[in-house]
Amino acid sequence: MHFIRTMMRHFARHKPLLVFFLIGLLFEVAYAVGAPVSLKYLVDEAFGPKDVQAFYLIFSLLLCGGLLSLAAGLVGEYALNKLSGRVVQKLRSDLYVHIQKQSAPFFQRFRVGDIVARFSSDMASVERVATFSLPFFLKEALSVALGLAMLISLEWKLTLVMVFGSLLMMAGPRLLQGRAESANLRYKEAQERFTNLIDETVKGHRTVHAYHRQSLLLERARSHIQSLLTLGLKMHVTNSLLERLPLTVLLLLNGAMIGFGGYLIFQDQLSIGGFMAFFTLFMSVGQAASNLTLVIPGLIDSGSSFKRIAEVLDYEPDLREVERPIELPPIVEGLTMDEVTFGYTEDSDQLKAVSLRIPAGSYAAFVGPSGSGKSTALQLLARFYDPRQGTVSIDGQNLRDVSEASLRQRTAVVTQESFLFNTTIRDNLLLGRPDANETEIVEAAKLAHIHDTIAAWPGGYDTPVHHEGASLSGGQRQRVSIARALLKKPEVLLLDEVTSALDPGSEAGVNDSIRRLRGSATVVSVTHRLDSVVQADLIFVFQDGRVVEAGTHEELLRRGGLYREMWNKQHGFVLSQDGLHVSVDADRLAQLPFFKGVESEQLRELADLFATETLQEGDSVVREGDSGDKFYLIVRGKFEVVKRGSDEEDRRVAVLQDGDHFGEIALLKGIPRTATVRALGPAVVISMRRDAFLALTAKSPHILQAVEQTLRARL
Ligand SMILES: Nc1ncnc2c1ncn2[C@@H]1O[C@H](COP(=O)(O)OP(=O)(O)OP(=O)(O)O)[C@@H](O)[C@H]1O
Repeated sequence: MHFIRTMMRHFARHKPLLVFFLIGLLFEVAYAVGAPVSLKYLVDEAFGPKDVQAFYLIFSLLLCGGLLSLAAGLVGEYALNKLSGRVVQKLRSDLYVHIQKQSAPFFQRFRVGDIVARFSSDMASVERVATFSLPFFLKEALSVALGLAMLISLEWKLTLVMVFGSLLMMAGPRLLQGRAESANLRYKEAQERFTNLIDETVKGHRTVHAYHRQSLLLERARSHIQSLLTLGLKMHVTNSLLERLPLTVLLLLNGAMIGFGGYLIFQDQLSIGGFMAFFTLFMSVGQAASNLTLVIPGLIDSGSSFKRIAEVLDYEPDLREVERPIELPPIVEGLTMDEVTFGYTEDSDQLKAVSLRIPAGSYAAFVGPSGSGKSTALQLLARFYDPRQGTVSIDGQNLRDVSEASLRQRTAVVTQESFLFNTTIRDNLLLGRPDANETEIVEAAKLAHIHDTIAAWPGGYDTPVHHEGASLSGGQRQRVSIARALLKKPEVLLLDEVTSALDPGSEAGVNDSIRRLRGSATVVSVTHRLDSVVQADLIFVFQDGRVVEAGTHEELLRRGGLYREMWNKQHGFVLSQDGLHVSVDADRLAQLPFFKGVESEQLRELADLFATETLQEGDSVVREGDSGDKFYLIVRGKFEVVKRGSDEEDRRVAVLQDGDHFGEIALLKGIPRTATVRALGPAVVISMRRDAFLALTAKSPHILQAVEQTLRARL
């Protein structure tokens, strides 16, 4: 058992405690083995010849030895408790530190449930081994070894018979051991799968209710619970067989010993005292051997726990610091990506030979269609990943050579996740700068347009956050995350779609605050909303993992490429102040391929048919299988398009954003929708009903003809 050796290595790191424990153990075992042997002398030398002197001597030796063994046992026990406590403490902190060193790929491989199980049930099992099973195993193994030596000295022929029997006793557990190991492992994996389901059920309860998918989850939970029952039963049955088998063999052995021992006495080859000593000692050696097999299932169980902990500890961090990292000095030149190629997996590249330069103090934006690699590029600038080829550098220093502490000190990242800790709003804000004072906190919160909201809560900045921020709205979470980054006063601020959940008013305010950082900080902002990048110093346009255009807003518009196309798609809408009503220009409708050739007058009439719809995260605009009766144009927000697979799981097939449209076929036919379109955050769309469209086209049939022609060509 490899893990016992590993555990012993951990024990060996605390030598003085280990020595005390081993001495205590040795005394205890020596006395336990020696006491039965004294019977031989008591019966043959004292009771038989009625020699009182000999009796007193043996009795006093037994009494002193007993007291000594008691004291040694207490000292050993104390040393053991300290020793195992330290070993488990070290293992726990090693595991925690190791997990902290990991980056995104690790957290993609090990889910929350997997990691939590390693700290809870697996660690508890290792703790049991360190404090109980392993010392017990050592004690019983030593008792068997010393006892056997003593039995041989008493009567070697009888001992041979007993050893042969004992081997039989070990054969059963050995045969069952492999099965028990795999039964334990399979039960643990089933527990882990169930924990992951519970985690998903709790975190995704809103989405589950929104889609009324409780029955699907219940079905999955039932199947997990059923396999826990089946696998649990298999594990317990195998373990109890493993425990019972040796006791049965022990009974048979006793019979053999009395028979053969009696024969040796009648042949005058063994004294009565010798037989009594042998019998008693054999019982205690047998008990120790049986205890050994009893403790084995526990050791096997913790062996698999140990393996699972080792699996995490053996996972080499993907991002490692070089031996002598450079401390990043204040940034003066800027950020550079040079021929950067990167893929999340070996077989695909999400960034292909990307080169860009962002001067210090400038405000840069990454824009482009969904999935084009903007967020990936930002994550490489933040060194959440290292490139496969090429370099990412700050002021000419390759990020691979820079110390993580100095990089994090000079930069701040606001990701799409907006994770908040379950503590107060104030503590969440102070995360990046624990020494900030009240004025600075309020200033940052004002810049992020969240101060008034926080101040209106009864607890103000001391309001507790629950469920990792789920007690706040998406927009509030985003603004707290922005304030947290601004409070840090970073030299480089990396922002990933940080205003996606904000209402138009807050979005404009936050964008204004961010723009004002220009000069004092380098800002890189990933966004799909082009209105927010008009004033950027540099805009990089991503498409299919490459930077296809770069320049200022005016330069890119003049160029007439992808940026221009995206800009045109996002414009031509007028949103009312409250964000609840949208009107669309005839010119914007003219850009839709199926309205090509329709005259301006009629486009204006078509524009009047649109109604505004607002949606929240998780709302579905259309559902797969429902009959389609509306065409949609996205004014603000992101949507995922999902299709249900044969396994009843939803698969994302596309992401749509500002300016995209869908469902145009519904203008002509009421055929079922082929996919579900679901909002990924707050969104505004405008929709046109088929009956209204057909009523209008009844008056102007050529509109219908134009639309029919274009859509037929596409089908
Ligand atoms: N952790 C990941 N593991 C595997 N693939 C990923 C991961 N994150 C993103 N991708 C894939 O990488 C590609 C680029 O994604 P990225 O998020 O960088 O695009 P984006 O332009 O920021 O899109 P969006 O605006 O939708 O966020 C996409 O195909 C995406 O599916």
